[in-house]
Amino acid sequence: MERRMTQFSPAPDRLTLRRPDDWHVHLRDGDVLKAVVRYTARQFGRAIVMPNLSPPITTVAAARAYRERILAALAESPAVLGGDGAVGDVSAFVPLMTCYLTDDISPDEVARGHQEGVFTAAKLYPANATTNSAHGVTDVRNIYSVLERMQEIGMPLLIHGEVTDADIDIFDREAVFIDRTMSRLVADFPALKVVFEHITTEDAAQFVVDAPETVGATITPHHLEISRNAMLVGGIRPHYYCLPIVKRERHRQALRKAATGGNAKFFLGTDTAPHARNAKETGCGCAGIFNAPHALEAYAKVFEEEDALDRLEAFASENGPRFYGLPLNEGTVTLERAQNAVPETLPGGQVEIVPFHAGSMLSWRLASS
Ligand SMILES: NC(=O)N[C@@H](CC(=O)O)C(=O)O
Ligand SMILES: [Zn+2]
Ligand SMILES: [Zn+2]
Repeated sequence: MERRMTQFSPAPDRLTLRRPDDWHVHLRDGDVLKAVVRYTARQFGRAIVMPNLSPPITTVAAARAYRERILAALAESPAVLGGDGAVGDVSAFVPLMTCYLTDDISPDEVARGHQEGVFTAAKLYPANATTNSAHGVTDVRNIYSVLERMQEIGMPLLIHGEVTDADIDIFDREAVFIDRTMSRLVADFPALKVVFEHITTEDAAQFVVDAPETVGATITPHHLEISRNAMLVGGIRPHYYCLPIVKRERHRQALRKAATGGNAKFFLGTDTAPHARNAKETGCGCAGIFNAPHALEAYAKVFEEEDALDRLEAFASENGPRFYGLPLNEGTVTLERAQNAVPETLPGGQVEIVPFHAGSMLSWRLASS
């Protein structure tokens, strides 16, 4: 059995990491954007910003304009959580934009966006798989010419990996997507960089391990922390409802092994997905967990429980940029061991949003530098 230093040294009280990035965020727009963007910017150097606005980001011009709105919202946003952590770095936050793929999007538009430094990647939502995906792709063969271009120019493809067929049980949608779509896609485009986003099953983790080096995956803090029992036992908890839906405990265990096991194909992507409280606590609630406020603290908790704190930096700050072919960040962030009470709700400008871990106590806190 491999031995690592942490097994023999006392638990640290401070953890300094190269500044991490978040490879999957939903920042939304308007008032919600203004309310949430700073939570991501105070922890992360860069973030891959999902394009599922309404209407979705499908042109270079729309992505440029959205990037401007994100930076303007960040500049105007109030300090959060009693301070900004490494305040100087908040304004250095870089939103990395993505293009929402549709059945008829032009390969030229996608490629031009990448070449002009606007689209870092393109996102494949199977039509109707998740929030704001009605314009998504109905059959992956419809975008094969786009994928060919992306493969040629080295532009990563990000995938929400779930089938949407009505006859497939919601808990099986990711595993069936691997069989029906993912395996074939990876075989047909051997040089295309593919990120299997927010993986939730043992099947997906194993698929990524077995796949060529061109395939990576993001893992969220919530899929590492909760299984479907947490969502459904003792009452239904709408704030734990997200897509892909949380699975059985054995899948959570497999994801924890994948994230903390030192395989560079796995990296940090929170999938922070804010929805107003009244859109979650209702007869037909929205999918999405708002975990940006304490994302790093949540990952640190998991890595510590798995006795793998020494592997947190690679997962959070190195594997992602290396996969994307981007430089590592220069600065650092520090987590300190401290009682960190998570509020029941965070005032989100005019919108009230309930964070992941609401009302509970975390044992790490982002230090103010
Ligand atoms: N993850 C979610 O549950 N929701 C995301 C969409 C997504 O990432 O699938 C959202 O935009 O709300
Ligand atoms: Zn998704
Ligand atoms: Zn998402």
